[in-house]
Amino acid sequence: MAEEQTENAADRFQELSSNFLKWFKFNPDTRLSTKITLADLRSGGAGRGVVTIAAISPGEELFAIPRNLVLQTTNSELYSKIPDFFADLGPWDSLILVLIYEYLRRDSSPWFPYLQLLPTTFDTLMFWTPAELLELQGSAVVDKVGKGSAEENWNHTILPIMMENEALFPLSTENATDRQRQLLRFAHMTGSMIMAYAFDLDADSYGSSDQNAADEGDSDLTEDEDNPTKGMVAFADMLNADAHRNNARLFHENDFLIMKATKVIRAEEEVFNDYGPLPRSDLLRMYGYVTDNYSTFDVVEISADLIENVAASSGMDRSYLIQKRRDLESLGLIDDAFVIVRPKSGSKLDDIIPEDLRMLITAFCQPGEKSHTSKLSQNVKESSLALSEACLLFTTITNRLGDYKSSLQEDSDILEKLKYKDKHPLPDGVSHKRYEMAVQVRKGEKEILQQVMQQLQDLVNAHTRQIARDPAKRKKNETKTTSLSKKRLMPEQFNSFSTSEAHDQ
Ligand SMILES: C[S@@+](CC[C@H](N)C(=O)[O-])C[C@H]1O[C@@H](n2cnc3c(N)ncnc32)[C@H](O)[C@@H]1O
Repeated sequence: MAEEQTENAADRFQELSSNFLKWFKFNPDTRLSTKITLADLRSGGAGRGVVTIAAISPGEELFAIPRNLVLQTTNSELYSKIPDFFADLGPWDSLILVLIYEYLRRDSSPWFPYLQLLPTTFDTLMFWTPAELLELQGSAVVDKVGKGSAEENWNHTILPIMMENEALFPLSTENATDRQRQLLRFAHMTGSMIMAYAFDLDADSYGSSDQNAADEGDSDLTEDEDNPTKGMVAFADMLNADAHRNNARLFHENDFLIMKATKVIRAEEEVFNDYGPLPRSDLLRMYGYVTDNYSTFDVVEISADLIENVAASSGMDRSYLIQKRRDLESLGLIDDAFVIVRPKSGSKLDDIIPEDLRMLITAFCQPGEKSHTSKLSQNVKESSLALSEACLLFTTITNRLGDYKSSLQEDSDILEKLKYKDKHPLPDGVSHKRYEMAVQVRKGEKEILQQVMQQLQDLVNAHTRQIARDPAKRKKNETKTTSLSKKRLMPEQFNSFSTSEAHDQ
């Protein structure tokens, strides 16, 4: 029985693929190289993908799709039916509306065989349950999911349009509350389709573009440079992506979008697009999967609030810290969080700590001339981390690690055990796949923090040894403390602040 079901599912998968290929080839203006085909890559967890049948040369065309076949707002008949409703909608909301319309038309839609190929369920973070999101606790990505704000936006933008035009958005129910609920579900589904499948259709002819190069923008903006038109480009979105092995790219010409090889692709190899240098947290948020080769782009965020709280816990004057922060913020030199990227091997601490983070730390730790806002940028470029700065950052990172619910070692153990099904118990209500992806993401962030801590520790040890050897230096260090900072973090204070102490302030 189970075998029969698997066979039926495989048949259906194949049937949908061949319907799509027929549809694509049937359009008189499309072009498709005979050297590529769609492949079933589900056994490797990658759904459908494009593979070569014969070798391809760099620059060779793989397929071309006329612009009028791109599923974009102005190509849908909905646009001509209710043009006024689109006037105030941004590219995201317009395309969501059009996708729901075309989706509900089923086989009346000119894109039906293509739409049937697109998934209706996703592993993107928008669809994770609270229990699953809890496994990402500590990662800044949790605050970027934006489910609530998306729904709030739709309540004012596309939902009223769909509720008002029942005939254009027919559902199985006429009950207003049920309709609203179903339409919201469709909005999430199509919004996620756009996130993982759509392309930015740049106005420049002969340019090339990344898939979804721009992240989810302000959806209430009409088209502008930062918020380009989005479109679903059939076939182009059947390419999976790979950070290192990408070998094809979509080129935008006046009348066509053309996928071309960017490298030699041997026979029976997969054709990969490039999603850009995305950290795994964003790969998971936007595309619902992670692979190891995106780990080089991992990042971790540290908030300015945490640094301020740690500094205040050490006895620094809170009003002084607030003032320093405000000065830097008003000059646009710092934001409310700092991003540390995964250090490349051999990187020095000064290259790892971003300049904006350095500026805040220096402003906090070095009252007086050195931290004068007009000179900060130059000062941090010219000098290495001072001992007190290293201590503040070290303690901040110790606290930051406390945001996660497990240690780096525990995450490594979990991942090892998860390789063997049933060896590690899954948290209640969390699927194996999502648990594993969450642990990979949080482990990557902790690795960055640990690497930075190790370098800080080395720096502090070197400073401490030097001070021990040179009593004059020790004296100088002690007397440098000013009335403004009241107190500076010194090596002996490492780990003297509990996580809760800094967070609770
Ligand atoms: C543009 S679609 C590519 C076609 C997709 N595989 C399908 O079956 O419809 C992007 C989605 O494909 C999957 N994907 C892309 N690259 C992948 C990879 N290297 N490994 C696993 N899944 C991948 C992710 O689910 C992502 O959201």
